[in-house]
Amino acid sequence: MSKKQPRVSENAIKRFEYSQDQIIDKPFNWGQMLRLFSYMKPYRKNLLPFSMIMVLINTAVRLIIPLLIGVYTLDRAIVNKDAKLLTTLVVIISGLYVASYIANFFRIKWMNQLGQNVIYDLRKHLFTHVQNLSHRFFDQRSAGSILVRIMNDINSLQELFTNGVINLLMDVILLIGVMIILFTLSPELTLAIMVILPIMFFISTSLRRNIRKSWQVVRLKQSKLNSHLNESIQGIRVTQSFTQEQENMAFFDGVNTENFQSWREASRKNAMFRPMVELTNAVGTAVLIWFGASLIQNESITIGEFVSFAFYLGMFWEPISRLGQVYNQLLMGMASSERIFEFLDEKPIVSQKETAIELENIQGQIEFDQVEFAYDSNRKALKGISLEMRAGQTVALVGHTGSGKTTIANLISRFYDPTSGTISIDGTDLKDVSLKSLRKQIGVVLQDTFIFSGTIMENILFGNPEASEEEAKEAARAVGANGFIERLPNGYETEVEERGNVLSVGERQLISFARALLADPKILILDEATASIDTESEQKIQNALKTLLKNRTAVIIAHRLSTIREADQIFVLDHGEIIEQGNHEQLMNLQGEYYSLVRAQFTMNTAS
Ligand SMILES: Nc1ncnc2c1ncn2[C@@H]1O[C@H](COP(=O)(O)OP(=O)(O)OP(=O)(O)O)[C@@H](O)[C@H]1O
Repeated sequence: MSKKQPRVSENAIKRFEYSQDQIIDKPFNWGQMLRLFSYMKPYRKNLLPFSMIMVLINTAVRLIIPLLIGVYTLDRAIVNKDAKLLTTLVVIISGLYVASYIANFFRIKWMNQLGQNVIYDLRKHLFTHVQNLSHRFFDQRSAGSILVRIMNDINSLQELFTNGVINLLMDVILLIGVMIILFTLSPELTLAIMVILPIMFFISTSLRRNIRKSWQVVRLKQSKLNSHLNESIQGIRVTQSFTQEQENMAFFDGVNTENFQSWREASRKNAMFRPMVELTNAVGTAVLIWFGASLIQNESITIGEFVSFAFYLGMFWEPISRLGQVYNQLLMGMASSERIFEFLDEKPIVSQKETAIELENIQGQIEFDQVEFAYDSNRKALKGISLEMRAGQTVALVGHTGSGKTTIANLISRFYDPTSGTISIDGTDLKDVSLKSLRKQIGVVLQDTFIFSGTIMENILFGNPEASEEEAKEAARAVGANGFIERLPNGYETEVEERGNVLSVGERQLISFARALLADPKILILDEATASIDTESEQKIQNALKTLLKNRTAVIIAHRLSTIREADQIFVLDHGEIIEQGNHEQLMNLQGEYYSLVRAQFTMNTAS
């Protein structure tokens, strides 16, 4: 079946190019393999040795049985017509089969537990690490591509840890055991058959590099598919309102087809490995029959030895073929672990000094001294900002879009570090304090309020999980959110879906105010929503703000004239610089940039 690649516009293609997801291509790396296997360390005293003992029992039984059937049962009991020996052998062989069954049962059980545990630990480690990475990391990657590494890449290691590693041990023991027995039974026959080994070696080495690359391409395509899916679902409203479903569908089809084709290619290469091994097996068997028959004729070996030899030869190809499979699993594991370790090796760009101090009981005085900042080397977002926000003041940041308001807020929370200059709180440089203690003192209310899936109560308590439900309701009452919450069918226990789509913008904002009030931070950063709301809601939000801003330093990225007017200090930004500062009256009298901004907004408001 072939899939036709649909046509997609150039723009759409560019939109979904993820530079961070290029194929990582390094040669087979033992260090990396060892690092991966170190995740089995916690189980080295229980699950790992238990599984290995079961593997050893099982392998030993498998190695003994053909010898008992050929050399003992055929050559001794049947040829000599020894009924007693035959019965004893039947009992022993049956007993060994039962032992092998039991050993196998526990091997599978414990190996599965081992695999699941390792996957659980690895995923937990990766998630914890990613959660602590800086904003820069998330700026550069789509949520979908991060999701792929935490889910798919780790899932693909499951088979390796569940079966691969232990099978590898079993197969190596089986292979060595079978070789020794084959040589003991008939060195000439063994040597004749071993001629095929170099062919096997050639097949595996030539295919393996190829197969590894194909699996990497598969992961890349999967990551692209997930990223697209994630964006498509999150942006579905925009897609529908701009009637871009067709374009979106075409792109999805394209990514889906690429994913499908990469799988097909990788599976095709994978599928070539086993038949090749089987082909060599067939050649080996032909050599065995042809050469073995002549050895029996000149009585170099007995029929029983020949039969045992045939059994062992079958067992010889089996681990070789399975080793090929394990090798593939290792290759797939390598591709995934490269991608997992790339994330694990990612260091947060905002790091904490070992000597970092705890920021406690602050007043809330913020100072910027000659702060420069650039997100990338090409453009400066802030150019030599110096400012002072006194404790308890309400400070408004105003300016055109892209002038650097959010950047200032981001630097106060230390989501990024300034390229030069210093930022301090109560005179302490932010670089000297622990990140956790700093962020505990700061509450952030974003323009696009994030509501988590769960109840409204849970969403408010997110600000301070230690607070009681009564305190949460108190906070909601203080910001005037209780009215609409109590009118909901289940009140505070109403379930809201992720992003709170069932709530209005104003309602979401009131919930986020209650959340921030409950956290009671000394510094509050508030990105005011730009969405226009009706006068009644505007009034409610203004009243809520008054409660929220009391007794703390508030930095507001302000869009509403009513908020700006009440601010103690206003900083007017333009292209990363402060061009004016003062209170509303002072700035209006100046008749500069602020004056024109206010006039423009006033004209807009009266027009709408
Ligand atoms: N994560 C980022 N990576 C790279 N550049 C960024 C990033 N965030 C913002 N910028 C750039 O930095 C500059 C300042 O952006 P900032 O978000 O601070 O502006 P703003 O004044 O808050 O704008 P708005 O009012 O539209 O929110 C802009 O030129 C913007 O394109």
